[in-house]
Amino acid sequence: MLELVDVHKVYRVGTFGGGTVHAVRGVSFDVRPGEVVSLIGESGSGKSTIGRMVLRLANATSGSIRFDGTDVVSLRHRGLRDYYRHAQGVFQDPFSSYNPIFKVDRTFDTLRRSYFPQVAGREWDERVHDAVHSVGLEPAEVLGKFPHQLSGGQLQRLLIARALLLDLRLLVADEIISMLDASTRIDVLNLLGDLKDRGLGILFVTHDLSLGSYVSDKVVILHQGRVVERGATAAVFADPRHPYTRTLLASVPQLDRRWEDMEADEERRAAALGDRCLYHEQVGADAPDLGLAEVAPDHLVGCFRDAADATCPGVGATVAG
Ligand SMILES: Nc1ncnc2c1ncn2[C@@H]1O[C@H](COP(=O)(O)OP(=O)(O)OP(=O)(O)O)[C@@H](O)[C@H]1O
Repeated sequence: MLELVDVHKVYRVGTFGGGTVHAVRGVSFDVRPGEVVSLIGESGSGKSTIGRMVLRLANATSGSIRFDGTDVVSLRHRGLRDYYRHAQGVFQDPFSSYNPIFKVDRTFDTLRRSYFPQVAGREWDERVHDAVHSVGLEPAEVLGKFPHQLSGGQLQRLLIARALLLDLRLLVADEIISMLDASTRIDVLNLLGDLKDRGLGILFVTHDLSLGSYVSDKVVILHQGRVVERGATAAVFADPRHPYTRTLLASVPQLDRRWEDMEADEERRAAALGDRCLYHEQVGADAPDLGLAEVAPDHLVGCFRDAADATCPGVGATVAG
């Protein structure tokens, strides 16, 4: 359904755009119907930029982003409007998606004006009520209210309800849980599970490894704009291979394990690998270092260098990328 191949994003920064930030480097992955793919990385790793490029809120500098085979980057006017029938985003701060001086219903009204002007008022109201119900909210409790009268979780779910009124197939959910309290988080996560069961593909953007492991079928681990590891969530989390993923995982407390044991495990793994790079070992020292090598079924790793301009430990020289 959604396929990214070798996508790069270079931002121009500084006075007169003289400087550049290479925010996304050679990123490739796909999202299939009924699948949740988590994009995981620390702040500045390029997660949101990828989500924004998928939603055409930012343009890719190079590479291809395809939805059902159609190049999203080349979409214009009507093509883009049609794309948004199928692909929508929900973002971290639900309050910023609403105008505080209008009731929340207005977000539904604007959708009707843009996409369903021919639908009669009564039928539209029924559709809105059904959509609101389907995200676990009671229409009478949320419609007709101002944003400040509702909780972050309710606003987040209303945005998802709005997206569901379209013929939604892909949802980009960018840090949508971060600002919610614990009980609301579970509601929203369960809702994502329901959407997945209905066949939606979900790109779940998060810096939180535990959340990523909880909701997703596949994970893409990003570091400094490049994919360092990706694959089936169970495979990657049970046996992380890239040093960066291992460091990330080692920093997540696990209730059933003592901290010292986890540290000792990680030291053993690091010692066993020594100065090797699993990626270059498999694909040869001359391979471009933005690629990925399959180290187990449905489990791929990238070069083990730890920074964009660093030396690969396995090759012993700085490699292009
Ligand atoms: N509009 C922009 N102009 C210039 N640089 C940008 C722009 N947006 C993002 N960047 C830079 O691109 C890099 C990746 O940013 P991005 O927001 O995609 O990362 P992120 O992983 O989503 O981080 P966070 O979780 O903090 O949002 C960062 O170095 C950031 O400063």
